[in-house]
Amino acid sequence: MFRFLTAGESHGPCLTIIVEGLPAGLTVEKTIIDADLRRRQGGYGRGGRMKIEKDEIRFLSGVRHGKTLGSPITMQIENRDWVNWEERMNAAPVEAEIDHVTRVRPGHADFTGAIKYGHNDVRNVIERSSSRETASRVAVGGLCRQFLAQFGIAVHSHVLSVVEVGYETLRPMTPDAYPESMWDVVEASPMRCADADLTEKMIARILEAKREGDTCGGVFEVVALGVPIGLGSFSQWDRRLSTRLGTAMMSIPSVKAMEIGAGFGTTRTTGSHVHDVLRRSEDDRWFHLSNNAGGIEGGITNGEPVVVRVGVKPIPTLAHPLPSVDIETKENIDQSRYERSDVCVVPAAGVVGEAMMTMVLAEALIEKYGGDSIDEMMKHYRS
Ligand SMILES: Cc1cc2nc3c(=O)[nH]c(=O)nc-3n(C[C@H](O)[C@H](O)[C@H](O)COP(=O)(O)O)c2cc1C
Ligand SMILES: C=C(O[C@@H]1CC(C(=O)O)=C[C@@H](OP(=O)(O)O)[C@H]1O)C(=O)O
Repeated sequence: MFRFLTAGESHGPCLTIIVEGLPAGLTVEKTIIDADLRRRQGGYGRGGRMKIEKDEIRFLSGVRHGKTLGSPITMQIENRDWVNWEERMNAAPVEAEIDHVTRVRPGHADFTGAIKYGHNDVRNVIERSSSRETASRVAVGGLCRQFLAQFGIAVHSHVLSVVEVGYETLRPMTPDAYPESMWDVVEASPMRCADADLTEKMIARILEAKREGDTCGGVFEVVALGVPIGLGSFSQWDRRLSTRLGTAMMSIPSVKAMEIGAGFGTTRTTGSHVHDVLRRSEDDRWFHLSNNAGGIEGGITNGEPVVVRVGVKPIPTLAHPLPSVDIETKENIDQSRYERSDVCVVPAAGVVGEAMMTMVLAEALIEKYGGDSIDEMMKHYRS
């Protein structure tokens, strides 16, 4: 069974990640994981924190001489900002109360978290609800990416829209819609967008929002190429790959919507325009004439690219804050709290989406091809 746990506060000393269930003998490179962590830190619209952090992992267990042992893998990511928070985040009891946060921000976990856990200082909520945690997921994704590469699977993301700029619903999603050269353009774009014109428009839109003390959301797409036929199952609700991708993507903070393939687009036309016609090629391969299903039929991969589009809401912390309530005084207030914040994280959320996709596919591969070592798994896969 593949599983992972993450721990750590946003301004605590570090993030800790434990991953279990990857086979033994898999070659893993720290540099590949660190490159993913760097990609998550980027994108136009990020705030001051990303100038402080320089995320990289340290292996604490489960890897020896560049190969997995089959035992739990522990990774650690340092929070460089910790030195500025050491006193406020210290685990030891404090004499005097410090930095009490009580003006909850609409759209963040401040209100629900404070009521649920009975905290009178919202700082106790912010620390773990912060999307700093998504760095841990990207570290797991960096491991899974290297595992998937053994099976010829590659996972990418790109940004389709920011607020009202961009987004076509019925886009082609067959393998030729994703040429290798596209990903070089995406990686070079500050918006992780494949269209240079759109990149500029998105940046202008974010700047406009920033000037108004406002924030932006948008849509990113995650694509897995080279996925074999047969991952997932229709036999139980929770074994459908669509279910598992839904859970994975919707677990990303600020994600409010997800489509598989043409998604909502399929509801606005008729069956003859939606369903992907199956064909057999002259070199004896299965292929479909279109990919509106996003590579999944009956909860099982059908050999086409697995494609999901994911909707990210605008960042909750506004420089021009919305009205709210002070949970200590119970008074209605004109402005909730502002603290250092990102303005738009759609490109970064896309990198987190990639990580979630790699984990779902890794788990499904382990399930289907089983084995305690990578050699054993490859034997099952080849047969
Ligand atoms: C990579 C990333 C960075 C984020 N940065 C911020 C931020 O700087 N300020 C903020 O208010 N929200 C930020 N968010 C969004 C909040 O974490 C999220 O809205 C909050 O945890 C509440 O969860 P919910 O939106 O799913 O309800 C970020 C989200 C992601 C994915
Ligand atoms: C730290 C990260 O994102 C943070 C997510 C976040 C939030 O509220 O979710 C709020 C901000 O935290 P801070 O107040 O420390 O600047 C972001 O910087 C990160 O992505 O690594």
